[in-house]
Amino acid sequence: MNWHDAWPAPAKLNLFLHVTGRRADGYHLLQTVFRFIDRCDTLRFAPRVDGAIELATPLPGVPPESDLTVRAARLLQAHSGCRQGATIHLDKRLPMGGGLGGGSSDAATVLLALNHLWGTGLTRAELEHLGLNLGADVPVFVHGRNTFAEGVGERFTDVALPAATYLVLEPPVHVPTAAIFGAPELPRESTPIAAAQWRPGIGRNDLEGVACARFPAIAEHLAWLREQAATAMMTGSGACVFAAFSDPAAAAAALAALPAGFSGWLAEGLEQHPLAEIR
Ligand SMILES: C[C@](O)(CO)[C@H](O)COP(=O)(O)OP(=O)(O)OC[C@H]1O[C@@H](n2ccc(N)nc2=O)[C@H](O)[C@@H]1O
Ligand SMILES: Nc1ncnc2c1ncn2[C@@H]1O[C@H](COP(=O)(O)OP(=O)(O)OP(=O)(O)O)[C@@H](O)[C@H]1O
Repeated sequence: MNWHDAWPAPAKLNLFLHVTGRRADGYHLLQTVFRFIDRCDTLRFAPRVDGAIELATPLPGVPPESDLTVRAARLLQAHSGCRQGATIHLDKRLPMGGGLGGGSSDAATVLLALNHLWGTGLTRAELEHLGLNLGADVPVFVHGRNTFAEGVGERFTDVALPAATYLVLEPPVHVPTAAIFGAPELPRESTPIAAAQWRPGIGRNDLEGVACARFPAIAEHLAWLREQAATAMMTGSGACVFAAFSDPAAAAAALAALPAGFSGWLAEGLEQHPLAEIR
């Protein structure tokens, strides 16, 4: 792909999320299944010979220096010794603090795109490892396959998932992930399951209770969605909630019935990340 091309950064859903323990450094041990969906941020890159990394489209409330796209580009530069730079254009569509992994996906797409465009030649495994420095959710987006993840979300057993249409609701709140994991009342002792045992529909989101108690809008959206589909669940640390439909028409009918003041959209489950084959 060229400098001018649009590079997608898809959202993920956590089809279940169990907290199975806590490490000495405070990070939580999880089991989860990540599924990529066809709703995406989009990035473009322009090369620079001066070595600078510039974000042409800063996000409201996020200083460019702490933006995950800029941090990802700098990390790749530092790790590879690359002297080239880039101006990054980010077309942001995914909500921040939504549990859809938007920032992490942007960072992963920067790693994959610049590794390709700069010709820095890191392997996907090396980029996954590098990505973990930016956030627990970055490695899976580099990995690129729907997968059962363990550890803090960096040990993968890939899974094949059936086609599904998802109705995703965006409660109008930004959830700080650290506050949910830091809640004293968070259940942290789910019994681990074997990756081979997992099927769609198995499991729950252990972060849901804390998120719903602290952000009543999440509880309201989830309650409405559960009336449409009993298996509705929150993704990640929230705020978004989703339900899977095997019949796209049923998903569309549920979206059409959305109460005033709620916002939501449909997305198709992907078989893999759109950049899964890029080198
Ligand atoms: C909830 C998930 O979205 C599930 O996919 C991820 O585990 C969160 O990944 P993320 O947003 O990339 O999170 P990070 O930026 O790495 O971590 C934010 C904060 O959440 C807490 N955190 C995160 C992941 C984890 N396994 N245990 C934690 O306790 C830590 O306090 C950390 O400082
Ligand atoms: N490029 C970026 N896009 C979005 N958020 C960013 C970016 N860079 C830094 N951030 C910061 O990261 C925070 C989390 O954003 P993100 O969109 O990844 O949340 P999330 O969907 O809840 O993620 P997760 O599912 O990993 O918990 C934002 O509130 C913002 O302050």
